[in-house]
Amino acid sequence: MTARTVALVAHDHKKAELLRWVKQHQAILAPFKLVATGTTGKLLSDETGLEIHRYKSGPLGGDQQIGALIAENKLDALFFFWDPLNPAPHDPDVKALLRLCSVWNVPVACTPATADLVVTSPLFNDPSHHRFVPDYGK
Ligand SMILES: O=C(CO)COP(=O)(O)O
Repeated sequence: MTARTVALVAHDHKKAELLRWVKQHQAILAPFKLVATGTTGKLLSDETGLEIHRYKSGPLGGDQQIGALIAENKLDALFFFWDPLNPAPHDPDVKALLRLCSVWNVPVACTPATADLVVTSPLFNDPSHHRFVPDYGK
C-alpha cells in the first residue's frame, strides 16, 4: 500500500513552532509521504533530515498546489500553522486552502495543541481507517 500523504505548512512567525512540533513527532511522521510549501519544507528537511517534497513557496503558489492535491483526493492530512497576528500577501490562498479542507473533509490542524491530538490519534496511523469523502455529484 502506498504511504498516506501529509502536508506541513507554516507562516514565517510560526515556522519555529512547527519545527519543534515536527521534531517531537518525527517518528510518527517519518513513514508518511511528506509534502510542504517551499520555505517550510526546506527548513524542516534541513533541520530534521526528513524527506519532504517541496512545492512552491506559499506566496508564490505553494498553498494552491497543496489545495490542488486536496481537490484530487491526494492529501490525507494538513498541519498548517498559520499566523493569526500578521497579514499575508496571499491571504486569499490561505483561506482557499483551509476552505478546501472543509469542502473535502481533510483533517487540518492549525495549532500545536490540535496537531498533538491528531497525530497521536490511533486513527492517524490506521490503514483501515478511511475518512468520509463527500460526493458532490449526488
Ligand atoms: O506562506 C505559506 C503558507 O500560506 C508558507 O509558505 P512557505 O513555506 O514558502 O513560507
